[in-house]
Amino acid sequence: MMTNPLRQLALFGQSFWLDYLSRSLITSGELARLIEDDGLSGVTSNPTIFDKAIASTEEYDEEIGELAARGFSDEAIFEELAVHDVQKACDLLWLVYEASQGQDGFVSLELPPALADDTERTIAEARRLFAKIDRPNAMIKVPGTPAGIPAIEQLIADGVNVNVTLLFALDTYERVMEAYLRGIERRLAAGQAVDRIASVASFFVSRVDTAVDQRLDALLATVTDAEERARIESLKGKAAIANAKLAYQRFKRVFLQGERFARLRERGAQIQRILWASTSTKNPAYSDVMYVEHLIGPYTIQTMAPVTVEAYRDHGKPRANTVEEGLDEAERVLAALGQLGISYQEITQKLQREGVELFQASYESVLRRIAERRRSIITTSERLGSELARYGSDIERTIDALLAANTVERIWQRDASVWTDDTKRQRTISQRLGWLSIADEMRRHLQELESFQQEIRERRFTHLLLLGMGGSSLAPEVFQRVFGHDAEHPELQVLDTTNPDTIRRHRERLDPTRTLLLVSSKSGTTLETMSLAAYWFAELERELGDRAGQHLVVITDPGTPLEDWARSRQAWRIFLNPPDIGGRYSALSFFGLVPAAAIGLPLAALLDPVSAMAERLRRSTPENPGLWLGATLGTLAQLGRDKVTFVLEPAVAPLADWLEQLIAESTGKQATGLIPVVHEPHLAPEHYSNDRVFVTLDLALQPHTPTEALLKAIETLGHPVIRTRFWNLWELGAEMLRWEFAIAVAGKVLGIDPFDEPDVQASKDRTARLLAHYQQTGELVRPPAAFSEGSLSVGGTEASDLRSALTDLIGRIPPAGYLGLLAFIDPTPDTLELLHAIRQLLAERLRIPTILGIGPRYLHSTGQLFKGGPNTGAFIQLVSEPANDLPVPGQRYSFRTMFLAQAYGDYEALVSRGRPVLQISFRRDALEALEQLEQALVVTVH
Ligand SMILES: O=P(O)(O)OC[C@H]1O[C@](O)(CO)[C@@H](O)[C@@H]1O
Ligand SMILES: O=C[C@H](O)[C@H](O)COP(=O)(O)O
Repeated sequence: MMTNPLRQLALFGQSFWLDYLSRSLITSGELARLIEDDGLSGVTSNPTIFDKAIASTEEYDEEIGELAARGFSDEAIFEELAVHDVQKACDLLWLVYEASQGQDGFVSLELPPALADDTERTIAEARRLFAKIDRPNAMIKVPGTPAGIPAIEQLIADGVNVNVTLLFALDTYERVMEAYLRGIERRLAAGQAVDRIASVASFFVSRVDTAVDQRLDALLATVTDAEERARIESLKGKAAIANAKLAYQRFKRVFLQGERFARLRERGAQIQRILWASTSTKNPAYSDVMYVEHLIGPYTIQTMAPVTVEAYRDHGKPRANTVEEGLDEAERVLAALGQLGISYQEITQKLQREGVELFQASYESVLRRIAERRRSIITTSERLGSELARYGSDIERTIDALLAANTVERIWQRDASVWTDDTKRQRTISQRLGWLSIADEMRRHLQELESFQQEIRERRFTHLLLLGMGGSSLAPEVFQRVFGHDAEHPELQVLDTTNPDTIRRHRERLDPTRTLLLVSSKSGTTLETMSLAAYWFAELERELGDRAGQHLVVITDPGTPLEDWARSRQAWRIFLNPPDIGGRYSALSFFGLVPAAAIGLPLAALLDPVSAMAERLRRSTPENPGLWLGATLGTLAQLGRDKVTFVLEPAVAPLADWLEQLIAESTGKQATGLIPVVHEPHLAPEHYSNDRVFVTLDLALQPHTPTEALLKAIETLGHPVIRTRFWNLWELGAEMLRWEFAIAVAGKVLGIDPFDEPDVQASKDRTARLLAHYQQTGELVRPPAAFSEGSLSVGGTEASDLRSALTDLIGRIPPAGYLGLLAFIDPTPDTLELLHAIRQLLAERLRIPTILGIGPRYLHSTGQLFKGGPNTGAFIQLVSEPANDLPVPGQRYSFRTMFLAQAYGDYEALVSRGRPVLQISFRRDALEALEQLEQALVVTVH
């Protein structure tokens, strides 16, 4: 015999639904269990239910974080979460739906309550949500308000399953049934099927008692006559059930006895069942199962809150057809209330209005909850899992001091006194803070950039050749590498060298008729960029003649020589960047976004998380993710952990090149600074020195096990590890802004100006002198060589053989020092592989941090740090003489001469700063020379 009272309800024609839904109900298996064991055959939800669900579990956090990162609004996040749960519940109830041939097994989702007075939007939103849920056993809850009722008719006619909610009054219910019938009739008239259109009418029960009892209590307070009091008392807790029973009679008249529906039924129409909602007992003085008990009958549904489910399973006593018992009594109760002056119409109308308001309040509460979660998830994910070893309290002290000095507000107010007291320098710095609000500024250009993107697509370029150094090319290169090549758009190639071998290789690979040339330079004077621009434009002209300008795009500041150059060449597009942004802070300005548009990136997807980040960076609290990061890096550097070592998984590794410039060029000055260590081969965990802090970016949705394993070991050994969790790659732009802010803060902590690059000029000046001398005399002055050995010619040493020269140099590396391998070379896969092998050897054997710079590219990245930063570096400069040469149009020197002059200029600059530098020039083939060097190191470095 069946003993579960919940299951027995089905025997009496009643379906048992659950008035609750949450992610954990699904993931814990509880919903499946209710279906299996208790015969549950449907689910209803409402905004209050979701509010509770989201408040009570962390299970939504991952999805909230991911959606927020993708730029979803709070409303949109709510919709995604709710739709997801409804879909899963629909899937769990699918067998019930199928077994009942589409009569049962439904899951309801309520429309936003704010639509309750708007018929058109109710129709549009219900259609959209129904399509989005995309399950035949979903129902959309539409309130039975004056504006809702016409929408119901339309939605039924459209084939949307509707659960009519917030029904209290009998006459409203009549109109709802009429709307349903008309909807079905319209479908039939249009020759459409009706057998799978389902609808329920949700009659709210307990709330009627709550409202009526309140009135009765108010009356009791005024009545003294005992008999009259007894009469009033006897009506308490009666109105709701009476009302529901009378509703059932109306239901029967229309659906079970009415001729109109009988005709529709013959053509396949389903009965619009009546659903008892609000069936949990609100007054503890009443039985906790009373609303279920009295309302059992065929074609009804009981949707029960979890407490009522428990209670009814425990002590429910189902009997057949209780809904038809005591009908006279029901009439009498309602009449008696009228006689007492309690207006049925007024109460039911008020209940409906309050119902909408209550759900609206819950809806707003859900949104607030999501907003809070979003903020806290993102804030914590920006440092989730960070392990600061024993440095936590030092970092906190720094943060407190920064906050006490109103650092965050002052940065946003562009108050340059954050960094210096010198008023002249303050004026310069205040012209370097435009990056703070660049996302807003760029949004104003979104249309322009998107139509540029469209035109590029239409012109079917295969390549985008970007000429630009440092901050003018690193971010675009990161975008291309991280997001990959999209076949509909050109592939970006960056040319940031003066090496004629490299330039020639590009020239041979590219077809100028299918290539767009992009020249990027803030100053519009950078030697490499302007020389390359002259060369490439001449190549375009050779192939395209007058049309060459149509293949030229330029990004520069207003009024630069490059702007004039572009105009005189009738460039297709000239983007003039806001001038108050320095190169390494320009990733999210035209310098990053124009190439990003050209390679087909959806700019809004990149910018949306940036705006959300900007909002968090405005907070003057320890949770400010940029403040925290900058204070952490600055404090650790002061405590001897100044080697910022990036251990990044492959998907985000290209970002390191951009970070390297930002960090090195911004902070490496006045004999202090952060030393970025990027793309270093992984070492055995115990080989990392104690001057390191590690930084990683976890891609939350696809963890990279080898990187994770190394970091765990590093952490165990007590090194600080800064972790940031990325929900998806579209957070890249936001992360760039966070690092810019962090580095501005770190600059403050270290007491330097993070916006200038005073020592870059030192090598530029020396190179210019070497080139001027060359132009006058035809001779390029080389630093003297001490000796030659095999393929190598070595300078900068007193030694007379390679092993002693290397041993001397290594002996000059100061404690907590690092080694820079500065290679003026053509970076082919083969040369790079050997350079990495050499780097690995040095790092493993010397157990010190290593940096690899390719010249002249590094001059615009780490070059500042090598000359201006802490005097802890030792350098091996490798100079591979190019095999080829190319003329620089308009100059008396060639690219080869310029390339060598840059190498020599930087060598001289490093030496003049007292840095230990060994210069090794390759006399023959670069690979042969690198192999010789590697072998010498193998026997020298132990
Ligand atoms: O955009 P520009 O003016 O060509 O400068 C390129 C790069 O050169 C530097 O000014 C100095 O190396 C960098 O800061 C900058 O990113
Ligand atoms: O789906 C049904 C209703 O939203 C629900 O039953 C309301 O119940 P309450 O009156 O207990 O809030």
